[in-house]
Amino acid sequence: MPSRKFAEGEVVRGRWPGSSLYYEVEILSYDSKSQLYTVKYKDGTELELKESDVKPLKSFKQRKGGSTSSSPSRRRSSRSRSRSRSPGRAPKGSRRSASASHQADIKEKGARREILQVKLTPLVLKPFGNSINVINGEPEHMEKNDISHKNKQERVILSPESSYIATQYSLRPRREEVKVREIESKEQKLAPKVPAALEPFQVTTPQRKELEFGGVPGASLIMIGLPACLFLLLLQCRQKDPSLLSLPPPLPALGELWEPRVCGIYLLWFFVQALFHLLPIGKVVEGTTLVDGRRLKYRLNGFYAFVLTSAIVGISLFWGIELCYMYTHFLQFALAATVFSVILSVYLYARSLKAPRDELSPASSGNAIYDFFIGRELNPRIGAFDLKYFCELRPGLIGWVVVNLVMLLAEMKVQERGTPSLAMVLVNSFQFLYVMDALWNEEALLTTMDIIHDGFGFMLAFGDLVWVPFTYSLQAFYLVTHPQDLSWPLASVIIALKLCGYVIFRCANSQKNAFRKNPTDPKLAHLKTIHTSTGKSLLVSGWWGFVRHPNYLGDLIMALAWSLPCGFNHLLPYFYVIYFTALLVHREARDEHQCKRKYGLAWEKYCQRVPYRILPYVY
Ligand SMILES: NC(=O)C1=CN([C@@H]2O[C@H](COP(=O)(O)OP(=O)(O)OC[C@H]3O[C@@H](n4cnc5c(N)ncnc54)[C@H](OP(=O)(O)O)[C@@H]3O)[C@@H](O)[C@H]2O)C=CC1
Ligand SMILES: CC(C)CCC[C@@H](C)[C@H]1CC=C2C3=C(CC[C@@]21C)[C@@]1(C)CC[C@H](O)C(C)(C)[C@@H]1CC3
Repeated sequence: MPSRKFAEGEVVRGRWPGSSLYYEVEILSYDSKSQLYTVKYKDGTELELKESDVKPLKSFKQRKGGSTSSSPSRRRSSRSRSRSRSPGRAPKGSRRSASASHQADIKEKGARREILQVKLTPLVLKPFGNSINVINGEPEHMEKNDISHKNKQERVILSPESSYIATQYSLRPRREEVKVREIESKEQKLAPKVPAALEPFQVTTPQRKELEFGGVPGASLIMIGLPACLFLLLLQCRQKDPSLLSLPPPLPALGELWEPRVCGIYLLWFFVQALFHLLPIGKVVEGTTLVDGRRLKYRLNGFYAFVLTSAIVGISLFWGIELCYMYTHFLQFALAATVFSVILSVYLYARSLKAPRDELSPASSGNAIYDFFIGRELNPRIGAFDLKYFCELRPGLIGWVVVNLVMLLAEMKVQERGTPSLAMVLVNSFQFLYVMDALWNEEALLTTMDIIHDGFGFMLAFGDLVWVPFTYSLQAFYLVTHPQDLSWPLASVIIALKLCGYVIFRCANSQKNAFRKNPTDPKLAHLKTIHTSTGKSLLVSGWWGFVRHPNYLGDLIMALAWSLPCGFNHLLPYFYVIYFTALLVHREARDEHQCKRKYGLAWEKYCQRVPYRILPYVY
């Protein structure tokens, strides 16, 4: 039998069950049979912990600026309520124990949440509900302590989503905002006071989580449908008559599609981009606050990676390397990238099974298929290398520009032209501008839904590594074999449309980012806002007073401008506009749903003031 590591009376750090937070505890006793330590937290809470959940004090570095309090309930005053994890002070004499972390490891069938069987007799956890309601200041139903629950085991589920949102948004109000808050508080209904003993718990009653993307059937369909759709589009695009009504040619045999050399080039591309990302150049910034209070660091060097990639492409051209090889083997490249994204998704899912609960995505569900699709782990990292962040901007987005360039060269070769067509130049320049904008404003990615909400699974792995470079470049691919004679007047109208879309997209995104960075920025002083009880405000004038998603409107206008140079003979080059409209309408609904939960009444007020979502008077 292994010997015990800690002695009675020793002061150590004990993990709070179901979380990755450690608090100062005193060892009370050790049960050699169950190999559990009974420990006492500073606020009097007694729990039973496994040895692996107990660490010597010296193994902890004090976090810079973090709480030094060793009791979760004491931290309450200095940190947001939602971050505390201890049950708080119990009435004197009421002994509490818990089958703590070994119970927390039990995985409920089909449920991703770790279930914590807590024998916390005086606590009534059920009515507490979702913490978001509490921070919203909305009226909420709350029962009082139910004495009849005494001595019964309460089965509680720590909802990662509730704690995630609460942590993200329970910011302390700025001084300037306090005034506004006082005025607004008259309008807001007061939330009933939560009994002190319940306050630190962020728990919800077991509830069925609504799944996005049509749940398991929807996710399964998307996972089969997207690769099928990709190959259909690419095959159709090479047809002389790419009409959607005509049948696509049969898919070449697998032996023809699977090209080891192409796979090698693809892997080389991916790892060279990874290497560029690892270079110690570029600013390091912190992402949004995570459930456990941490803020991950990200190196912003996408633009440098692009410059280095351009240098490599330039040298390759100079040496006469045949870049058109990619055009002639486009399907093979698409297959290599697809296989790679599937392998990556399997790896991501497998590693997520070992990830601590706090590191799971609030979008994940506990269902293996759904989680494989949406991603189980929020920020999978190998050391400091953030896989999701890297894939979102680098191999796919920079790859898209390279694919477009290859198509431009292929057009000149196939159509025996000395210069590329005007249509091809427009498509290339428009999309180049879009990618440059993304890399230049790289930091803005850190607040997107993909980074803070969705996990890293098949959806983003395939989306980033395959969907973006191989379908977003469809217009350029189409133009190689379907030449368009674009007149200058029409080209001018298209350029004006693109610029108009870009101005809306960039100004809307920049306005929101600037406001989120510094709500008291004097440059934004003219804008009207609605205060929300999370401490954050919502813009209700300027771009965000025009429609609720002006950035999506700008993006959609740009999408149309990317397709127009391809003429009006076929629908195929308009695939991007159609797909993107569907994606953004769905994305808008997802975001709306999350905002309603975050901001409650304030969001409803915003919707009243700004009734249209994307397109004024239409949608
Ligand atoms: N090309 C492509 O394939 C894709 C492009 N995109 C583009 O990416 C960009 C980012 O999109 P996305 O991450 O979906 O979302 P947004 O940039 O639109 O961000 C939505 C968030 O903004 C905040 N917000 C909403 N309304 C207001 C307001 N009135 N005042 C202040 N803050 C507000 C809320 O977050 P909070 O309050 O928490 O700050 C909300 O959750 C967009 O420009 C989009 O077009 C997106 C998907 C695919
Ligand atoms: C089709 C699937 C079901 C979903 C796949 C979606 C992905 C292709 C997109 C999800 C969000 C994206 C973003 C961009 C590219 C497409 C994906 C990955 C983005 C990097 C494009 C450039 C923009 O400026 C941006 C704001 C940085 C975008 C962020 C979101």
